[in-house]
Amino acid sequence: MAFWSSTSAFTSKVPRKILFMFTLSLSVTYLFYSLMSCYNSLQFPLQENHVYQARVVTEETTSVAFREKLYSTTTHAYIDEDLIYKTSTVQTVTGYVVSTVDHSEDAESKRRETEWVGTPLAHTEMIAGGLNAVSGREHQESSTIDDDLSRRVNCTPDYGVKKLPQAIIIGVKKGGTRALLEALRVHPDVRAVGVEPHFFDRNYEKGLDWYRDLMPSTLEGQITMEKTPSYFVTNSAPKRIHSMAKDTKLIIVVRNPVTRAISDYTQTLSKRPEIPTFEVLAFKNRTLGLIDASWSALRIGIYALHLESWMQYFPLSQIHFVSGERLIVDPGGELARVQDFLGLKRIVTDKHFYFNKTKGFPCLKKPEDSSAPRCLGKSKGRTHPKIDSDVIHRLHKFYKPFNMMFYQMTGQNFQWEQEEMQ
Ligand SMILES: Nc1ncnc2c1ncn2[C@@H]1O[C@H](COP(=O)(O)OS(=O)(=O)O)[C@@H](OP(=O)(O)O)[C@H]1O
Repeated sequence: MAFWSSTSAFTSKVPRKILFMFTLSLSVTYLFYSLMSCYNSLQFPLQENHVYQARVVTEETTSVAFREKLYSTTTHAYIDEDLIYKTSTVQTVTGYVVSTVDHSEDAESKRRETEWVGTPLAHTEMIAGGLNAVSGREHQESSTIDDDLSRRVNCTPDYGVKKLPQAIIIGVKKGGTRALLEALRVHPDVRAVGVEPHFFDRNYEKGLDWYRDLMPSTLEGQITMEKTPSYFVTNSAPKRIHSMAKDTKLIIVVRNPVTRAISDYTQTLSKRPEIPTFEVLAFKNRTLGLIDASWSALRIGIYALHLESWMQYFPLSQIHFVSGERLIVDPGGELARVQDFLGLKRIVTDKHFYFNKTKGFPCLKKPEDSSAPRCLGKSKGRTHPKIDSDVIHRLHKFYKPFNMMFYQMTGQNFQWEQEEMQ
């Protein structure tokens, strides 16, 4: 009673207008905090790719660690003078995923590698990242994490629908495929899965639903993409991709096969330092100058041979070739051609890149809402071991007829022979 009487005394003393204003301001404050808590999910997909919730996923990741750390709000990514992050666990970095997975290498490459630093991953990509971090883990598990995330991270589910990719970077391994994909992801109409799904070579039996589920959701007008460089040398891949969708656009990043082979070897060497030298592996019989073309590092570079199988299923107009060399010296130019091929507006231009002297490669400039420029990780742009010049020369000779055939098939001269003359 006392309460009611004091309340009515209070209301009678305070003008109604003030009471109304007070109630209104309380409601507005409440509304503001509700909206803030949904902020993560509301951002997507209104801004560029790099505004999604982010995770740092690396090789030490375990399912448990993934779950535990997924919701951490502490930033533990390190940045060195070169502005290149070094990471070691799964961490949440506001607005960015600091690494993605690259499974282009065979057994040893199941390890996770730090890729573009500060690269954003969409919701599904994080799931795939977490999933792939734990070898042998089935997709079922990723779905669990997915649901969990939807509940705990997003106030609303992911926007758009998951679609099978309309464009795939099918190769070549060590050509510059990661650099290309990450640059394309800057485009607001490109949504790509950060991990290499290896669907058409290793996971085909899992079915198209599994594959589609790995993809990020897209809105109308957005293109879904993925990259798995080993598709290019997988015999069954052309037929399989064709049977998924015969209008799939294919992108192949090619690089001088000799440098590509050395890059491939350098990657293996970094994981297995005990392997024989490049010179030993390159020859069946060095005295006779007999090249071992069955060595995968060399076989991958016989582009004409592999391209032939693709051309049995896809017209050339559906295949776009990117020069790995030009992608480094003129990323804007190469990106312009790729965007044209994909039917996209030329949004990713020179303005998005700067040359990082320490890295020795172009890096993506920092987006407006971040403090981090984005260079690829340490596994991209490794220092190659010095290879005997006569071996290099012998390899150039070996590749020359195949390169000529490749230029003829594609109608483009990639000028790898010029490099030999320099
Ligand atoms: N911007 C930028 N930053 C770093 N590295 C760049 C870039 N553009 C192209 N490259 C070259 O990409 C090579 C790795 O190729 P991939 O990404 O196709 O490798 S992988 O197949 O996915 O492992 C990598 O090969 P290596 O130099 O031999 O490490 C680079 O030369």
